[in-house]
Amino acid sequence: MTQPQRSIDDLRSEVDQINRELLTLLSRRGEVVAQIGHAKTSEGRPHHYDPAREEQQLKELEALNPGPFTAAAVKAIFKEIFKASLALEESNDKKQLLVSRKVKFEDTVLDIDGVRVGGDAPPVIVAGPCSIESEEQMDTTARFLAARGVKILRGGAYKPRTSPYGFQGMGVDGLIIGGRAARDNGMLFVTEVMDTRDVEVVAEHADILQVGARNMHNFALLREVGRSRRPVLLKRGLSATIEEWLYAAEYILSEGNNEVILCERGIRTFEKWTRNTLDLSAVALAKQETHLPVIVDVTHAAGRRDLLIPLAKAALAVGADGIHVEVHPSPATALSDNEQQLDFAGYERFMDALAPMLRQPVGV
Ligand SMILES: C=C(O[C@@H]1C=C(C(=O)O)C=C[C@H]1O)C(=O)O
Repeated sequence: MTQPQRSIDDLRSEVDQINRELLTLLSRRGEVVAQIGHAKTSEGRPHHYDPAREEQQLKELEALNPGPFTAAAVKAIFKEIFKASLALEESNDKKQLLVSRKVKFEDTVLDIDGVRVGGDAPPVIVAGPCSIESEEQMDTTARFLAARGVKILRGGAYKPRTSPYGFQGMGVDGLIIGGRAARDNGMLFVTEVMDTRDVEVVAEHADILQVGARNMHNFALLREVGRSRRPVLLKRGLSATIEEWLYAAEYILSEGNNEVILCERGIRTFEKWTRNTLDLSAVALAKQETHLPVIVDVTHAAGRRDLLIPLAKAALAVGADGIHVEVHPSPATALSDNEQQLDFAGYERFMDALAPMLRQPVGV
């Protein structure tokens, strides 16, 4: 006896019912996978992706496949499920990042000896020469900048130079000179630390430790500055994605140091007319995704003086919490980066151009 043929509508309502059951099972699977994800995170496993485990499941499913779907079809369907599961694990993990606004909604506002950075604080200016070269150079610069309201003096004592034969910085002597110039003029001193072994001595002389672009992936250094109790200015790596940059900040916060200032300084692209390409979307995104202050280093982003004003205006317009700019009493004779540092007159023109944006609250 042949079965009476069922109507399409009838068959479709059965398919609808099966869909609902599949969805319930998929959701249950998703919840279990999320638990696996949490377990991996708490065990400190660096990766969620486990190809061997996926392969093992595919083999078993192939052996059990009763048809009518081919082995290839079953495989393709489950690969999609694995992909979605992995994305779920990773997004849950991200939600727990200490840098994330999902963990801490309010802006982090640093108060470094009375200098406030981030949140509702007015944009901060970090200025000074690329390298510390002499006592006179630092004193002149600090005096000039302090008289114009700059609260944070920069200057490199350890220089990450492309060539090992380039000027490598004055080291501890430079730290002493920079620290003294800042203190004598009522300023804070920020300088780069490149080596885990130097964190202690740099922290002795500097109020803020800088991790430079070339060291953004130096995880040992990130952990070490995370253990120091000095605020950290973390530059984005030359070719670092926003995610990698934020994970670098996470390294610092995970060691208990919440005082991190993110600094976008341009990324490496195919473009040659600028030294780097200023990534303003990274500034907006970092502000959106994290609660940390974000400043923009216009000097390195541009690599040329004629773009500093428009880039700084654009940075403030997207909500940057400050501007980092290199200023030298005599850029032509500077031992590093002489194409891009501003002289004093140039700095005054720069600040005059930015003044209207600095006076009124920006980004509101
Ligand atoms: C759930 C896990 O994590 C990922 C997702 C898998 C899945 O959805 O089955 C399998 C391996 C991992 O790539 C796991 O490792 O078990």
